[in-house]
Amino acid sequence: MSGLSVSGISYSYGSRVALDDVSFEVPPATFCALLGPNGAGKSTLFNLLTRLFSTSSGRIEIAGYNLNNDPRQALSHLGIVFQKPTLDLELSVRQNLRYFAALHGLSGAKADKRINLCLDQLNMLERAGEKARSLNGGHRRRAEIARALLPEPDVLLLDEPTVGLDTASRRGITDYVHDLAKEGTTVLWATHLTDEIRSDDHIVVLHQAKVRAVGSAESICGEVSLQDRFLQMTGATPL
Ligand SMILES: Nc1ncnc2c1ncn2[C@@H]1O[C@H](COP(=O)(O)OP(=O)(O)OP(=O)(O)O)[C@@H](O)[C@H]1O
Repeated sequence: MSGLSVSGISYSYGSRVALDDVSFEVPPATFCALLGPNGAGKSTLFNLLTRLFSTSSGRIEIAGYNLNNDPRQALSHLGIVFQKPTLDLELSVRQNLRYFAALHGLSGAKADKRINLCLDQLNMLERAGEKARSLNGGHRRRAEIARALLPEPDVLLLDEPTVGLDTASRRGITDYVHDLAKEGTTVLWATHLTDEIRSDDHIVVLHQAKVRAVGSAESICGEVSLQDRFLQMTGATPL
C-alpha cells in the first residue's frame, strides 16, 4: 500500500515524553492533517518519520516499507518539507533542485526535465534562475515543495509549511497540496491552523504526546466548528 502507517510509536527527551504510543494510518491518496497545538509532538514525529531520530518502540511503514528494517526503500518513497526553510540561499532555485536531484540519482537532461516539470506545477519555472535569497517566503516554500516532489514520492510530509506566509500564499500552497492528494499522493500535513483543513480531510489530533482523535474532519467536529472542537480537545482557551 502506498500510504503511511504509524503504530505504537513513543519517544522521550530524557524524562519528557514527547510521543506516547502514537498510532494512526493515512490511506493512500489522502490529505491527512496532523493537528496539534505547540508542543504536541508533531515535529518529533516528523523527525522519526524521516529517521533523523530513531526509537525502538513501535513500527512505521512508508508505502508498505518498514522504516526500521528497510530504510532505503522506505525513505525513497518519502518527500519532506521541513518546518524550517532548508534552501541554500546563495544558490539559484534550479541549482538547489539540481543538487537535490543528484542526491536521488537524477542528473543531466533527465534531471532538468523533471525539475522543469515540478517548478512549472508550482508556478515557479520563471523564477528558476533566481537566487533563493531573492525570493519571498511563499516562493521559497513553493521551491521547497517542488524539490520534495522531484523523486515522485508516494508519501509527502509537510511540517507547518505555511508558517509566516501571507493569506494568498497560504491559500495557494494549501490548495495545491490538497490537489496533490487527489491525484494520488499520500499527504501528512502538520499544522495548528484549522482553516487549512477541509471537511473531507482525514485528521489526527495530537495533544500532549497522545493521539486524541482520528477520523474525517466532519466526523470529529459533529455540530461544532473544527476550531471549537480543537480548542475543547486540547483544553486551550482563547486569550
Ligand atoms: N530537544 C528537545 N529537548 C527536550 N525537549 C524537547 C526537545 N524538542 C522538543 N521537546 C519537547 O517535546 C515536546 C514535543 O515537542 P515538538 O517540537 O515535537 O512539538 P510540536 O508539536 O512540533 O510543537 P510546535 O508546534 O511548537 O513546533 C514538547 O514538550 C517540547 O518542549
